[in-house]
Amino acid sequence: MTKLPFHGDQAELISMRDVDKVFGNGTVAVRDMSLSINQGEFVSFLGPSGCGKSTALKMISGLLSVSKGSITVNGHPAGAGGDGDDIGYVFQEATLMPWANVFENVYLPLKLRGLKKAQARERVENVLSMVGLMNFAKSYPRELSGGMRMRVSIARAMVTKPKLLLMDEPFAALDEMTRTKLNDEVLSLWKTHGLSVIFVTHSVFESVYLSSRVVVMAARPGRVVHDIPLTSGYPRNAAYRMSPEYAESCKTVSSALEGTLDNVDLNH
Ligand SMILES: Nc1ncnc2c1ncn2[C@@H]1O[C@H](COP(=O)(O)OP(=O)(O)OP(=O)(O)O)[C@@H](O)[C@H]1O
Repeated sequence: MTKLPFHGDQAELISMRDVDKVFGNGTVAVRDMSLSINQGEFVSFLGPSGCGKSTALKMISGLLSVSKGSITVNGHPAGAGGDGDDIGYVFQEATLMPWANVFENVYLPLKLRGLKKAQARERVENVLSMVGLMNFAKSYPRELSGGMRMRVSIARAMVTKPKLLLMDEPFAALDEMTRTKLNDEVLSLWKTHGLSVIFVTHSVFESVYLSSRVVVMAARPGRVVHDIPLTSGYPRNAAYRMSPEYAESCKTVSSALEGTLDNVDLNH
């Protein structure tokens, strides 16, 4: 298997220092989170429900403020970097506008930045072909499968040419085969566009397949309990899924995750 660099020698992209997030109702969603992520890394946030994965992602994007500590992205305080084009966000639901066709949905971020349709056309068409949907530009979300809708959502996140892609359980609602295929497509985007990715997931298998590093979190309060580098090279493919090193990494990450399940409140 070819070893691609893990970009570990590259510059720091995200720095979280002693971050807490306490919501108005007193819930400590994240406590004392410190993390440094370099450009080009593919990092998964893995952990049980309620451990603060989404909250951490939202704070990194600037959608939520921190209660304590600091986060910088590319040297700027989170949410204050440039005009926001540097970050693409993909949610668990595709969150498409049902009344607009695929082209219009993907065009939206550029429209919000004041680009006329004619100016944006080439960029929209490029990202649509990148996710294999060039022939569906005029289709409406209701006419697409779940996997295709998620591809539209990824295209919409990529249309601003972000450097950092934040993905919050994007494939949790999809069937296994579609998920596997989209995993490969995300890896291909990551590699081709030199992205950095933070990928939130509940799945050990998905995190080990995709990531160069798995950050394991525990709940109540949400916190980082393990930071596991995965040294298997890329490309990752069906052969990797069958390999002893994949099985070994799944075992390591699984036992790290199991440790977080002690004292879990099952009513959560
Ligand atoms: N707006 C909010 N107000 C109050 N509490 C919140 C809010 N958002 C999240 N929480 C709480 O903060 C904690 C962390 O939530 P978060 O959604 O970040 O967890 P998660 O690990 O992403 O969970 P899941 O895997 O279920 O999506 C949970 O206890 C949740 O109920």
